[in-house]
Amino acid sequence: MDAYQSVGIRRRLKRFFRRDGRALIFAMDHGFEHGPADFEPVWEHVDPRIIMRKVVRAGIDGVMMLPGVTRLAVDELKPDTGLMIKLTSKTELRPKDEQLLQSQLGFVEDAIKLGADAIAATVYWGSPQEDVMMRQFAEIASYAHDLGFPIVQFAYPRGPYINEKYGSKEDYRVVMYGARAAVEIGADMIKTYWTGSKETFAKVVDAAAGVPVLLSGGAKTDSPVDFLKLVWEVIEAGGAGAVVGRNIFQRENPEPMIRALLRVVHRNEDPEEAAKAEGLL
Ligand SMILES: O=C(COP(=O)(O)O)[C@@H](O)[C@H](O)[C@H](O)COP(=O)(O)O
Repeated sequence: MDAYQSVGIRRRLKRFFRRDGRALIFAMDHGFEHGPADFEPVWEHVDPRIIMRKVVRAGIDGVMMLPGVTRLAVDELKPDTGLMIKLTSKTELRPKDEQLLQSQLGFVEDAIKLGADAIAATVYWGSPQEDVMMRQFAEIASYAHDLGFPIVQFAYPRGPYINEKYGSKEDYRVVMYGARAAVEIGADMIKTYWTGSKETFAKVVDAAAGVPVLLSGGAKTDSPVDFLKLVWEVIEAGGAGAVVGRNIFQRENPEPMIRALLRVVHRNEDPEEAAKAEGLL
């Protein structure tokens, strides 16, 4: 028989993933991690209630926030919207060389009190502070797992030696290494960078050995179709979906974009067809 905790982890993961094993998750930790200026393109979205209402209305599978913003926006969620609460971050106000550390900003108990379905934490693999983040992740994961909560790792390779050895943190060998490290430390879901091609992203998915790998959206693309094409490639590569912030909240009208993304993620629709169907082309 399964331990109770395993049942809880499985059940809570289903709040994000549909039967096809894929998910589209809205990310909104930018006010802390990048600063509120990220909302300037559509300033009303700085209010988490306003953007969350739109995102949920468009049919998003799950959302990711930090604890304080969750408190403000949680009433906008539907009962079946997956809620991921992230417990680590850093500001861009820190001295540059200390930005290679994500600090713990909340506790598993707080996330549970807020109604989380999953707990998330970042590890910058390759950072001089990797050791601190590994321990932090292990402690959060161990406690979350004990209580039946899945743990999501934002597995981001980042550090001076990576640049020296591979030239870029998006080199697939580095991203693949980070994803594998996330699996080996016990992550139940992984969010990571695009590697530049379907073929290389497929290797990242392989290295994760069945643990779902989701794209970390990245900066807003010039046209919606460009981003839909990127997510389409992630799905073709065996990725389990995407966690998207700026390509949603920096658009004047995020709802058609979300519906088009859902078509690509869950129906494998051609990106241009999906864009046309939602009036984006
Ligand atoms: O992980 C984050 C930041 O990563 P970064 O340091 O910008 O590479 C988060 O703030 C976001 O949740 C993540 O980037 C997803 O949002 P978008 O990239 O799609 O805006």
